[in-house]
Amino acid sequence: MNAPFAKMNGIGNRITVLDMRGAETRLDASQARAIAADPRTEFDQLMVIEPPKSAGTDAFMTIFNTDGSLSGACGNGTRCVALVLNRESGREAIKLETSAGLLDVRARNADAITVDMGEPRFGWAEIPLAVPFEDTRAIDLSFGPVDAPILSRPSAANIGNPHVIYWVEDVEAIDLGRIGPILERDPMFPERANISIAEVTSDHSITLRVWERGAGLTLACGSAACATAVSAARLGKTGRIVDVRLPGGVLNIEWRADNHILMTGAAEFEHEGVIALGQGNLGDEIRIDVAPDTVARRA
Ligand SMILES: N[C@@H](CCC[C@H](N)C(=O)O)C(=O)O
Repeated sequence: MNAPFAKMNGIGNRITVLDMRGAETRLDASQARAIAADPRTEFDQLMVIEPPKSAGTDAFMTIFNTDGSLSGACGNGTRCVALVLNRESGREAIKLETSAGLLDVRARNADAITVDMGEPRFGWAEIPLAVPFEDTRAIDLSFGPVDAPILSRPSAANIGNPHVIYWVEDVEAIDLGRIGPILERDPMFPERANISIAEVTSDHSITLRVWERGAGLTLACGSAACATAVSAARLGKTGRIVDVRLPGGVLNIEWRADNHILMTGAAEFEHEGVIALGQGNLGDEIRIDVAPDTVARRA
């Protein structure tokens, strides 16, 4: 079967959107890894659009990481999917669903797409953590020498996926590429975790770098920006509206009084094409064709 794809990015987070609403089979992890391995469709997250499951929604999204693992949330990818569906229907309001829940999106234009990321969860078992912590604003998990840790006492939150945020003086001083993969797989995180380092620069701005579970260092992570913003507000480090500066760009995060998190940022098309998926489950049965007239759409 042939499935249309759009290679996109959400402030630099590499997103491939694959439209499988017309498919009779579902994508599996080995096929996702094969799509990730091709430079024309490489991604940090693959957002598979599937037919709606719940009444009133436009589509269901299955989210794959580069390594073929699944996630319940991807803020940047959700903006990309919303932009695809907005172009298709002309509607600003799009309602999406993932394994973690419902997401209301308002796609005003490609530079200002707002996703209601839902309500954060802070209970240790909801994140999940391996051992009980009454207060997940600062958990007991250090990295480095016991008497002089490089990182310590992170916050933890779940935004449909698990996040841990270490508060630092200077995000550039930490070798996240070395430390991230170790912390991602720390026994404290039974489902692994997305690892962030955050530098609070004012009561309304944070600089953030993220090691993503299943994908590695990325230029941006929307759910990490949300987890960081709510954790900073819980600790009194910032107010409830912040700009989160990531290597790929800025996301505005608002933690509303009703406990919902709004994330606003851009999404961009790069090129589009078709992926031919074989009948079997082997990744090598995939064929990719890029439509030349869609290349460099950003220009
Ligand atoms: N880049 C995403 C988050 C991706 C999911 C993550 N790697 C996980 O496994 O939870 C975002 O923009 O939120």
